[in-house]
Amino acid sequence: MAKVFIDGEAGTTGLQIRDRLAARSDLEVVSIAHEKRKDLEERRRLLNEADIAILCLPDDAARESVSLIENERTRVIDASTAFRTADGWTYGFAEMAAGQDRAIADAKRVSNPGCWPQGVIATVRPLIEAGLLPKTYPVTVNGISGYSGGGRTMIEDYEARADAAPRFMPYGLGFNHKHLPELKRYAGLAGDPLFAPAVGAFAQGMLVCVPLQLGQLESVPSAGQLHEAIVDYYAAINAGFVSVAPYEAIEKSADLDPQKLNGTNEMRLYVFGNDSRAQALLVAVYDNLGKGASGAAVQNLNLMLGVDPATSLAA
Ligand SMILES: NC(=O)C1=CN([C@@H]2O[C@H](COP(=O)(O)OP(=O)(O)OC[C@H]3O[C@@H](n4cnc5c(N)ncnc54)[C@H](OP(=O)(O)O)[C@@H]3O)[C@@H](O)[C@H]2O)C=CC1
Ligand SMILES: CC(=O)N[C@@H](CCC(=O)OP(=O)(O)O)C(=O)O
Repeated sequence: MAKVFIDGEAGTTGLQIRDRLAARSDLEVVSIAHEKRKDLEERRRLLNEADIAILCLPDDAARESVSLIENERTRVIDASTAFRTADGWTYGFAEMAAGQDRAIADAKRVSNPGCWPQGVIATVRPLIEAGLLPKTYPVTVNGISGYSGGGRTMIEDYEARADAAPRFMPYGLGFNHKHLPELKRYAGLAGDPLFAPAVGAFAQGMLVCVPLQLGQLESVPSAGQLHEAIVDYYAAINAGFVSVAPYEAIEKSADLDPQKLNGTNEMRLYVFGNDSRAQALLVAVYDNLGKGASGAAVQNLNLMLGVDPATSLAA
């Protein structure tokens, strides 16, 4: 039976992975004693005992864990930013492209995607591949994430301030967010997007928006064409947990609740548009702790173990 060790199991992402694996009888979750969670030798021992280690740690600690693995057998899923564009690592967004699920299944080192990049990659990459958006298009990204996206420290901060916490708080205003390299690479963009995230006074869930000024393009697609290209993209590959809502011309936004898919591993994509203005908006809704982190990690674990993600992934 496969042994799985979650390094950082007491943190936000680690705890959620533990919960998702609690009912599984096809694998053994090996736990570290709480007081030893930062003990190097104990982590070394458990990392080398594991068939698959899931790292739910800050970047530096994740790098340290990888350096502690001294055998050829232990495979790794890393939830941090440390290896997302590193050589020898497979990007753990199974629905990103045809064959990505198989690449993850065969990989020794899998880097779980960042929560924000996934929504951008899921909407923009199909349009670039269809030739409807050039690689050079100056993509801007905005949206809102629940405060659990900031891990234990941000959760404690928001919960201590309760009603006094700001409802909507833009951040990353130096425009140098740690997600930019993976976002650019896997969305297929030539330049860095302008990424303006915000955090809200709710714990969990997110909504990622990419507004498009289609009138700037040499050949102006309709919003319906954008929608069709995204639908076709996911119809042609294993769409897994990504689905596309029917096209909504102008103004219908009732489903756009960042918390709507909480507790699931689903990602729902939307296209809105006004062709007379040559404007469109791409939106992705998902759980930052689900598809954005722990759900994706369990999906990748299942792929690596050869378990059908659709039948074994607890919500
Ligand atoms: N929260 C989210 O929505 C997402 C997070 N991620 C990424 O996942 C990783 C974990 O994030 P998250 O769960 O939110 O963070 P948390 O801060 O909630 O948890 C991190 C855990 O790691 C432990 N830890 C810190 N340093 C060490 C160390 N040197 N050795 C062993 N354990 C250590 C912490 O212990 P202690 O608290 O005692 O210091 C804590 O239990 C991060 O890299 C984050 O960027 C990825 C996608 C989404
Ligand atoms: C609200 C908030 O602070 N969110 C975090 C993203 C959390 C996340 O999932 O990013 P990683 O996958 O790279 O850890 C941030 O913007 O840095």
